[in-house]
Amino acid sequence: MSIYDSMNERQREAVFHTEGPLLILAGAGSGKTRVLTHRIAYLIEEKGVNPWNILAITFTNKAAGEMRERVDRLVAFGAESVWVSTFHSACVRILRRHIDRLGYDSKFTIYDSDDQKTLMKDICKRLQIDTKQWKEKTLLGIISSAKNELIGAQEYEMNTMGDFSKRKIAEAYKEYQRQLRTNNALDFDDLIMKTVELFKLNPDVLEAYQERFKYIMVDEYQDTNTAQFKLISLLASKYQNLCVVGDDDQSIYKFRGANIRNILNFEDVFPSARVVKLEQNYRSTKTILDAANHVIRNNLERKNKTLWTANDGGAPIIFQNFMTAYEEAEYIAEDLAKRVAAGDGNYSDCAILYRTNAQSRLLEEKFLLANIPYRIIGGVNFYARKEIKDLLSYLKTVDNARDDLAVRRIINVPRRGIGAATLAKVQDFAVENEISFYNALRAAEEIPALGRSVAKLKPFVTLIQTLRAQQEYFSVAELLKEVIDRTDYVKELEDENTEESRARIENIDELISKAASYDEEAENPTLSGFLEEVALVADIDNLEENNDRVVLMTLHSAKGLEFPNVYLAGMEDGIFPSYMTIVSEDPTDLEEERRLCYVGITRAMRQLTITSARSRMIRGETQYNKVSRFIQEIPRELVQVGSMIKPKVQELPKQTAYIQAKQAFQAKAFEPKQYKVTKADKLEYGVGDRVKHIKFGAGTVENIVEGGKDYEVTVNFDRAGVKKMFAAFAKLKRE
Ligand SMILES: Nc1ncnc2c1ncn2[C@@H]1O[C@H](COP(=O)(O)OP(=O)(O)OP(=O)(O)O)[C@@H](O)[C@H]1O
Ligand SMILES: [Mg+2]
Repeated sequence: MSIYDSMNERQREAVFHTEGPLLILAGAGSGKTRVLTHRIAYLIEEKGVNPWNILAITFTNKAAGEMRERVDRLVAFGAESVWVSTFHSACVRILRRHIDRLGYDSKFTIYDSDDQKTLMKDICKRLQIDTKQWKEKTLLGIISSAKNELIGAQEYEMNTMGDFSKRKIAEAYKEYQRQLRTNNALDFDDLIMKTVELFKLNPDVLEAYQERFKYIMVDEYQDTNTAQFKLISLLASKYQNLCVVGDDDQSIYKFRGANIRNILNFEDVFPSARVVKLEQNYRSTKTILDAANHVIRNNLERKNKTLWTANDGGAPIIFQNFMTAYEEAEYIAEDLAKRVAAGDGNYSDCAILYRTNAQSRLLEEKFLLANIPYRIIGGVNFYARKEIKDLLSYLKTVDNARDDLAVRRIINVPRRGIGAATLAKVQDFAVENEISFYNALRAAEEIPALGRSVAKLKPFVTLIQTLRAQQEYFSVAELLKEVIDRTDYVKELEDENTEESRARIENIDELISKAASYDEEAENPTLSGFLEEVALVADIDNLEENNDRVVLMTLHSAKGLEFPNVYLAGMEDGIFPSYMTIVSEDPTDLEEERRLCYVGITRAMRQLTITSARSRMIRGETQYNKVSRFIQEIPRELVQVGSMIKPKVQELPKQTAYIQAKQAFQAKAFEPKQYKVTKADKLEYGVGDRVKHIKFGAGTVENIVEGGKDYEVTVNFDRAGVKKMFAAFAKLKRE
């Protein structure tokens, strides 16, 4: 039996249509992504296409990793030569090779949103832009939209037509680009725009890539923006072997410039395009699919399509409305624990989806209380933490000392007693001579205004130069350790010895591990390569497999994924759909929210639970919301409505030895760094001792039992009452 036998006729048609443009337009769960991977296999195995000539673009690194795995499984030889990547990482690879054609150095840095904000703050100050009127974030948003439409700073300026505020924005845009260039840095939108620019200005480079990527495939095509579309059209214009798959009903990134016209106009740009529609959903039960179909039907702006499934009717959708968001969170935690305890799937089979990141906090608290392992996708990103950014800035400085932002971030970390006035003088010198900040530091002796403060700058320059010299002989992890040693970074944190400083040290350990595994796994490990990988990690990529935890994430991050058991939380008018879209004068804003709801519902395979709360705190104020209008759009007969009043809190089922063992195991997976308190280790507290827990506060140890792998500790907390917990998981500190 061949791998293509498991496909339906339409799917096979798409897989076998290898030459010429192809648009696969189909609803959620109809096997679009699966078709893409099988198509890659077919090209290689049956058509004899060199894997080297295939490019597959997906939306997140996580999806790219998954696709790579699937292709590896399907293709016997050569799968690793297929380029499977996101738009951003494909562009980074191309730019690293050719960006010198645009006058940049190939060691450019990539700025994250934090870096962008710092830079913009600086620019606003310099250009005397009133940040009360124009927030940095707003300006950056406008610039980003322009870039997504391939409108450069010059062109933007030409279109201002004497409009005063637009002229000011144009000025900020121009200055922002100028600064990026001096810092030899690109922001995320630049990655795409510069690649398009590169191809447009250098036909020879474009042609080389057209020859290279004779077959191009794009997943989640409905969310590509104008710049991304231009990029793939350029690449595909020679051989026309472009296959895009998407669902107009799942277009949810309009705010990032996603352009639905890219789907609707595909046939205009590629007139010979074949269009294939898939109509069978393989993911969800009939009930879930029915609900999704009924909701999306209310959108006017869509291509009509029907999606059916041969799957069973399945369980009804559960809807629960609560008095407060606390009760909602409690219910979800209990329901989920109950199901897992009853053997109905693992924790990792469950996902909780919500509209905004802020909604995760309550859920998280309840999960901690109930000892449920979970993982939040999004929220405070590891790489946004101070200690991580500091150390990475050192590495960036060693790698590319043209990144002024990185240099300035660490010049006084640890404190070197260099004052703001000194730094301003160095900066002036750099601007005057059109050199980077770091080169100005190196030339400090030539800056007469500095006087004796030159002496304070010297050790920093010497340090960076030494590290640079070592770079050649050291692995990335070794270099990182060298930075930490020579700056006493960890030593200072050790001296501080607070809860927070210890957490920071753990994060640093984690970064070292990350560098070490990069050194091991990368084909050709380099410092630039490491920094690049780190810069490209999207939040969604933290979703690891083989880790039995519940996943919490926003609806946006859930795109393309599937889970047996899904909870849609916070389904209230004002939350979802969001208040902004309800009051918006543009009806298509509400349609985008509805598409997001469709994405949410269609993530569920077997069980969907929808919850809402009558009141919830938002930014310190209690809001009273009605049940989401989207819920009314689901036919009543598909839904089992729970009681409106909060049911009496049920005790979690008594934990069996099996569940305890499982939890101990999960605790280990959950906090790999802390799992040092194995039985061999001694606990630093005993019965009767006062201890502190990061969440529950102070309490008294009542009992300690030796379990199979770990101690089970019973603590009577002053505020939270009696809790049983595993020592390794609880991280109790003696008071
Ligand atoms: N012909 C088939 N036979 C059996 N299972 C299938 C078939 N086609 C797809 N599936 C399964 O259906 C599920 C959904 O497939 P896939 O993720 O490719 O859908 P999709 O159209 O990409 O969904 P989304 O729009 O959410 O991205 C997967 O679990 C996949 O393995
Ligand atoms: Mg998909």
